[in-house]
Amino acid sequence: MSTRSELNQGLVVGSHGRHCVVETPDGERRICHPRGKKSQAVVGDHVLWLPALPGQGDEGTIEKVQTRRNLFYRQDEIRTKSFAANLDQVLILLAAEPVFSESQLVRALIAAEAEHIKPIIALNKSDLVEPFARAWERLWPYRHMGGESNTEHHYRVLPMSLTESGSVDHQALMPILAGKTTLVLGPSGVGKSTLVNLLVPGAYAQTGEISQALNSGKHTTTTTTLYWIDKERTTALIDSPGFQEFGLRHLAPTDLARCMPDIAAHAGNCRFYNCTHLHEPGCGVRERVLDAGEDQKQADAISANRYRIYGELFEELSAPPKY
Ligand SMILES: Nc1nc2c(ncn2[C@@H]2O[C@H](COP(=O)(O)OP(=O)(O)OP(=O)(O)O)[C@@H](O)[C@H]2O)c(=O)[nH]1
Ligand SMILES: [Zn+2]
Repeated sequence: MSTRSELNQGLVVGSHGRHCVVETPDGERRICHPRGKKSQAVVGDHVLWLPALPGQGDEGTIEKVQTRRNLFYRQDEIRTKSFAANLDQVLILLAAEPVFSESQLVRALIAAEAEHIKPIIALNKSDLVEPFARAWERLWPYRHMGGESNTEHHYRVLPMSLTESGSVDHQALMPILAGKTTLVLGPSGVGKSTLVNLLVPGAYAQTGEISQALNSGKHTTTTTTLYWIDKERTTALIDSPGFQEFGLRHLAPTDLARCMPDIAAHAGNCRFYNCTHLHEPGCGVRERVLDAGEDQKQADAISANRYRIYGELFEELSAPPKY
């Protein structure tokens, strides 16, 4: 038994509003509260925590959040929402239906790039043949970005049909996920729960008890949870709600180009070192932007849609805050 004065190591595996679920190195999970603003932890954080004083229940306190390798978050006009910390990769799950927003996809990719977290894209519901074909086409620039050969591609884009060919998808995903911590992101209805259940059978039942304890009597808070895929606890999947309203307020407009690999590839060819790629003469980026009417299937060029979204984001991040 540890005494009150002993700081324990732990990994945050659940976040329910301000409460956290902390897992000890031997796999035991317990609810902890942050001691103050500074010890506000997110899923994936390594923390030092203290157990409750004898007779004061079994909820602990988080005393210190260890230095993070990265923090994946979004920020809008009003608030910052941290998804998770210390990630190896983000799996962005999209589907043939509902039709995805390319702007939301770009935002999620930029947020990941900004924190040096590797993004992977998966397009689900390949059994819905026609809408899938359309969505797969829309992803052409993402499937080919960085070069013509498979080994040069900047992003990995995986087709799946989680309800129809789950075991095939499972096999395709495991080597990509093994030994890593992956955050799964996706808009509602794409099959995120189906994916989590496929990789972590009984995932939702497993956490039911602790979530119920946290949410009983209170309004239900949105939760983020880390699941171990393997018994050895080396491969983790983090399920987090919220893909909408993906604000990038924490970035400067001039950060955008380096977080968009197809634009970054040409930014070195601009006449001005501080070129915004919006209107300057001698801009190496604008030279490579495809017209909307042109064939968009050119791996070393910049698609009309991506450049339009770049411009919209640049404007959004340049506007003074409204609040
Ligand atoms: N046709 C088809 N439907 C699928 C596939 N994968 C999931 N679905 C269906 O899509 C719907 C949404 O799946 P969920 O796994 O609940 O999706 P989710 O992303 O967790 O959705 P939310 O709970 O709204 O966040 C369900 O009706 C699934 O059966 C697929 O590969 N093909
Ligand atoms: Zn330029």
